[in-house]
Amino acid sequence: MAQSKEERILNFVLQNAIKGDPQSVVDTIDKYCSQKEWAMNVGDEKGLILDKILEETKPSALLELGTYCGYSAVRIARLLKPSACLLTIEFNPDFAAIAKQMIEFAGVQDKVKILEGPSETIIPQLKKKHEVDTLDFVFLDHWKDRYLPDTILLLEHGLLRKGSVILADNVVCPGAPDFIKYIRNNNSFECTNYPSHVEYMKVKDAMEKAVFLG
Ligand SMILES: O=C(NCCCCCn1ccc2cnccc21)c1cc(-c2ccc(F)cc2)cc(O)c1O
Ligand SMILES: [Mg+2]
Repeated sequence: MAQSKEERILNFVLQNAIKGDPQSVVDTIDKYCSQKEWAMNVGDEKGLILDKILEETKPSALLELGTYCGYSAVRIARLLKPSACLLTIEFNPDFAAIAKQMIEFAGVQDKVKILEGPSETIIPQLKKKHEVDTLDFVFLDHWKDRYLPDTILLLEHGLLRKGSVILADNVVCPGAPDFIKYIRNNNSFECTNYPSHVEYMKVKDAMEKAVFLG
């Protein structure tokens, strides 16, 4: 069977990165995807914005929507304190299998749990099935038309608390206009826009941070 792009990315990491070194895994994926095959990782430029917001927030309970190959899960986990936990939801079983291997190679498997399935099914299960109380940090990087409905699901299920941070990738390209309109007009959120570019491209993009005010 011909290899998928995601398998080629994983194999490049297994052959070129340092096992147990999450920074080298992040750098190796960026090298492959900027020089050989583009892929929808948050990337190095937006990754630095993600890093800064994580360092300011110091979260313990995190949720990521859109695992893909595990780039942002490794990038996030490398900055977390030992007791912190990142739950990451992936819809595509093939991508989830790649991400599992990526996360284990990076040595961050003790801080990351991959949940396979659609966010609209898994979010309502987080409290009872996955022992979540409230979330300190949510990274939105899945279907762009699910950013708004899933934010509303998080609110409805009491998963956000005063100070919870939502960070959304791609609010310019591909864009999430309904999410942006809602979140910027909702007085329960304090929003900040971070202009950037689409990963590994010169095309304009941005991330949006929304702090829940309770
Ligand atoms: O589409 C993107 N991501 C989403 C991929 C599918 C997620 C599916 N999924 C995962 C978990 C999950 C849970 N529930 C339901 C569905 C779920 C994306 C695209 C671009 C992009 C593409 C072309 C271009 F020309 C410029 C930019 C750049 C990005 O950074 C992106 O993130
Ligand atoms: Mg993205």
